[in-house]
Amino acid sequence: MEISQNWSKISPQLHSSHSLEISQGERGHLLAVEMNDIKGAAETKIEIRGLNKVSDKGDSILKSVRVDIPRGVIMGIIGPSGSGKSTILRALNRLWEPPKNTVFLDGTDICDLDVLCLRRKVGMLFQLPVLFEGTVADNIRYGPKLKGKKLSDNEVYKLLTLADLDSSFFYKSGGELSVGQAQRVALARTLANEPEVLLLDEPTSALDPISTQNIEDVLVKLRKDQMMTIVIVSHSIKQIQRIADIVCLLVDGEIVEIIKPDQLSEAKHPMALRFLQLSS
Ligand SMILES: Nc1ncnc2c1ncn2[C@@H]1O[C@H](COP(=O)(O)OP(=O)(O)OP(=O)(O)O)[C@@H](O)[C@H]1O
Repeated sequence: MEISQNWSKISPQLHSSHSLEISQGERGHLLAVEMNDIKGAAETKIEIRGLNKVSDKGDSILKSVRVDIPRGVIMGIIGPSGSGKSTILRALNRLWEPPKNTVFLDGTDICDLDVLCLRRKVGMLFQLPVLFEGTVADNIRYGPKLKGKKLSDNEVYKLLTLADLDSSFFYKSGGELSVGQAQRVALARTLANEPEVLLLDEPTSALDPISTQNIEDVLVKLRKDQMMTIVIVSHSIKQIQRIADIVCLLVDGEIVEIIKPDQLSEAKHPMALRFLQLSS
C-alpha cells in the first residue's frame, strides 16, 4: 500500500494553490498541509519515491515511504523507537544505500552522484559528536582540506560564529569541550562543507536545555538566512513544535501523518495523539 504525498503539486508553476496534497484513499487520516505561508516551499529539494527496506530476516523496515521535502524547510520526523526514522535519514546521504530510483536530490537520483560529493551537499549530524584529534580549528578545516582547500583563520571564525561559538574555541581541543560545545563544533565542521541539506539524528538528546536551545537557534537561522533544507529526527515533540515547519509521523516504517506541528492535535492517527499527550 503506497501513500501518495505529491508535494510536487505545491509548485506554483504547476498549481495555483500551494497546498500539499495527500491522496486520501485508504489513508483517510492523512491531512492536507497548507504550504502557502512556508517561504520557498514551492521547490522540491529531496524526493523520496516508494522507499522500501527489508531486513535480512525478511521484516519490513520501511514500507513504500513517499514524500517530497521542499527546499528551505525544517522537516521533523517523529515516531516510536524502531519505526525507521534513522533509516530514512541515512538513506538520504547513502549511509544506507537506498535502491536506485527512490531518492532524488534536485531531481537527480542520489545513487548516480559521487558519494563524497553527495555527503558534502547533504551533511549529517548525529546524536553524539565525535571530534577528530587536534584543535577545534583542525576539525572545522577537515572537510574543505579533503577537497584541497585550506580555510583561512577568518573563515574558521565565521563558522564558529555560525555555530554560536566564540573565537576562544579556535585553539581548544575536543577533550576540553562539553558535549553541547562539541556538538556545535561538529555542526561547524559539517557547515564548513557548505551543505545544501542538513540531516540531524536526535542532535540534542544528550544536551542540556541551554545547549539544546543554542543548536535550535542555529538551525532556525540556517533555514532563514540560507534557505537550508533541514531534516531532523527527534523524540521531543516540543522541539519539533519549536523549530519545524512540517512534521512527518512514522509508524512501523510507514508515514502515517504529514502535518504542521501546531496542528498535531488535529492528527487522526492514534499514535500522533499519544505522542502529543505524552509530551504535554
Ligand atoms: N542494518 C540493519 N539490519 C537489520 N535491522 C536493522 C538495521 N538497521 C536498522 N534495523 C532495524 O530497523 C528498524 C528501524 O530502525 P531505525 O534505527 O531506523 O529506527 P528509529 O525509528 O530511528 O529508532 P530509534 O528511535 O530507537 O532510534 C529497527 O527495527 C531496527 O532494529
